[in-house]
Amino acid sequence: MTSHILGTILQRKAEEVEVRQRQFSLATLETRAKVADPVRGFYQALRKKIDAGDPGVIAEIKKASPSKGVIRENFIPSQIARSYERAGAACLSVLTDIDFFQGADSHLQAARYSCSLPVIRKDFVIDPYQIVEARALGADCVLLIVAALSDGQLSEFYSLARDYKLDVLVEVHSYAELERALRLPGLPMIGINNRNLKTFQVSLNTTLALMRAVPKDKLIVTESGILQPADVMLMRANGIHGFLVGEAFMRAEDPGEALKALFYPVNTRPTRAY
Ligand SMILES: O=P(O)(O)OC[C@@H](O)[C@@H](O)c1c[nH]c2ccccc12
Repeated sequence: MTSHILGTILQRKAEEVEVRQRQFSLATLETRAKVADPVRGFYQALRKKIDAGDPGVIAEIKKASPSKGVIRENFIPSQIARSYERAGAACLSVLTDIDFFQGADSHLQAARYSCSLPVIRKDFVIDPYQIVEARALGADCVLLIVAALSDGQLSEFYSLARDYKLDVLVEVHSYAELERALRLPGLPMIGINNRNLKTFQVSLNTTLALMRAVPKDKLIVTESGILQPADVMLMRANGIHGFLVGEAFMRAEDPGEALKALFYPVNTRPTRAY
């Protein structure tokens, strides 16, 4: 029996995918994937920002989460996407899980076609069908959560995504998971989630501990719990320049302004009064 939240989500996801497969056959999605808008280069967009000395920000579009409930009421994915693009985000992350995050495939499409940024489909991939579906929707990258997959699934899904020209963000939360991820051939980037998807506990030390075991040539994305400029500075001081941020932006009236305030804070030291 799986009593933790990840287990609950994965059980429900299996039912959801089964229903979807009855609605649209894999063959239908394969056809749609073939005529989908070409990928925009998710990894390349991050790399470019970072090589220019800027933070590589994956800005997330997320209405709700199982741990926080509804995070944002005024939720218009196209507006949020444009706001992030103007603020200098490298990429977008869009939740498509319906039952636990109040996401939707239409959010991904609205966001992607309102701007020119590459987009990761943020969902719980447990079946190859979802990878073809992601590309058919127009996604540029998919998330693979190591904690949710066997070694066999991980390598099968990874190579299927590559066949579809999708980039892959492989997400880990422990040394054991990291070791499994690093066995994937030619993996260019790795996501370290500071939130434990089994307990919801968040600690930035997860990134700082696990990064030591990541080969230098891999782009590390620190995920979750980045809330204030000090968090960004701590990461950058440790050589981490890839960020996945949701809540800190989603709670702000203007998500793009929140991005600028988090990543490009003006010197807030009080000026001396004469
Ligand atoms: O809202 P935050 O704390 O900034 O976190 C964003 C992102 O890391 C988080 O939404 C996330 C990371 N991995 C996931 C896997 C599934 C769903 C959601 C996630």
